[in-house]
Amino acid sequence: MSDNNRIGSGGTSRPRFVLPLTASNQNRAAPQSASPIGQLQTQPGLPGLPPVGQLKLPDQPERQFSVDDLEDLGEIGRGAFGSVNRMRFKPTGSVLAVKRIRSTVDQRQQKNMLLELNVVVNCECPFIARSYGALFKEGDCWICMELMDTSLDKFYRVVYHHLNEVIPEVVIAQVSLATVKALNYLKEKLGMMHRDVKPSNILADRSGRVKLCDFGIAGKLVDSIAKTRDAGCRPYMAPERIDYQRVGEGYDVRSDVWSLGISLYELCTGRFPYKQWGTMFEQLEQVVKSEPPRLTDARFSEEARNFVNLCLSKDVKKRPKYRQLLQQPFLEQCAQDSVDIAAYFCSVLDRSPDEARLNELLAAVHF
Ligand SMILES: Nc1ncnc2c1ncn2[C@@H]1O[C@H](COP(=O)(O)OP(=O)(O)OP(=O)(O)O)[C@@H](O)[C@H]1O
Repeated sequence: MSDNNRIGSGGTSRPRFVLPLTASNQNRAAPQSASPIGQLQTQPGLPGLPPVGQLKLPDQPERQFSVDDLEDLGEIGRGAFGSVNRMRFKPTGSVLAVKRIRSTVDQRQQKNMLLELNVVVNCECPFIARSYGALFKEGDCWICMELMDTSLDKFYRVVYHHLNEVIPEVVIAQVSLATVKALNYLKEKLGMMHRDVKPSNILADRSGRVKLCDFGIAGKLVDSIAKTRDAGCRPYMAPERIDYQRVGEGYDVRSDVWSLGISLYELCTGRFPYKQWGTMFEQLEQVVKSEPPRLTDARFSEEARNFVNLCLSKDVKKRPKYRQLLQQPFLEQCAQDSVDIAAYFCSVLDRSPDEARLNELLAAVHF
């Protein structure tokens, strides 16, 4: 199978795993990358806005910024469409996550995206990673956001494939509740769907916070790139979004609920529910034509299994929207539980292996 066809490879040989920050490495500046733009190709010919943007950090006045205000502290991760680096904002010393995406949008679209970003910058939901601002430079979009300690794709691989443990159900319940609340906020308050719910877009930190990221401007840019090239399979996509015979019918937030179900299945079992597919046709065969995945693992309660399996209802009419999900016993119960997930996250992050071993693990685990 060629790299271009491999799910989630993004057609690159990018390392799929980066060391989550631990007590021992979180204060240590990572080595500077050779070039501030990493391996991204810039597109100098693309007409763009002046390379400055507006940045609104917590408890700070909004100010103009350029890439010269950012000091690169090293790469955190790399996706199919760009990379995410830790960067210090020199004027205040604040350390941020900066996502850089190759952008093919023109000046008018860039302006619209930056305007839309203002809505997200002002969003106050505790379950959504804060966006601070963005700018376009030489065809790349730089999005500044809140820095978290890990994402759940990395986290579950460490738990299941390095520590040989299982993520406790109470932790999965808290992650589910935070993600459903974030998705509900996006829909109710901002009138948005996420469109790319997956473990790598659910972030966590040592203080036990769980936050959804990567929607709005990042999602729009990724969609615009995906339209211009074969972006490969999108493994978390709901059947109704993949089935070319139904594309005219449209889709709604329940497609995000399906992606949440796939993500939770992965967090419960440590593996992706479908066997590896190499082509869009194989994906269509499995996701659209076969029975949906079912969580049957007896290590999880009936409430947990029912919740995941409800999200994975193939018939979109039987799949609940957020209000109904929030009333499921699995989430209602966990809203009342007090669980120290901070201590659990710390204990896993402290036992994470080094980057080389993590990359090895990641390559070995089917997506
Ligand atoms: N705000 C953040 N704080 C800490 N780590 C982050 C943050 N945002 C992203 N990351 C890390 O950077 C990695 C790369 O993110 P990116 O969004 O580029 O790609 P992805 O979600 O892994 O994959 P894809 O490009 O296929 O969507 C993520 O897997 C995550 O581990």
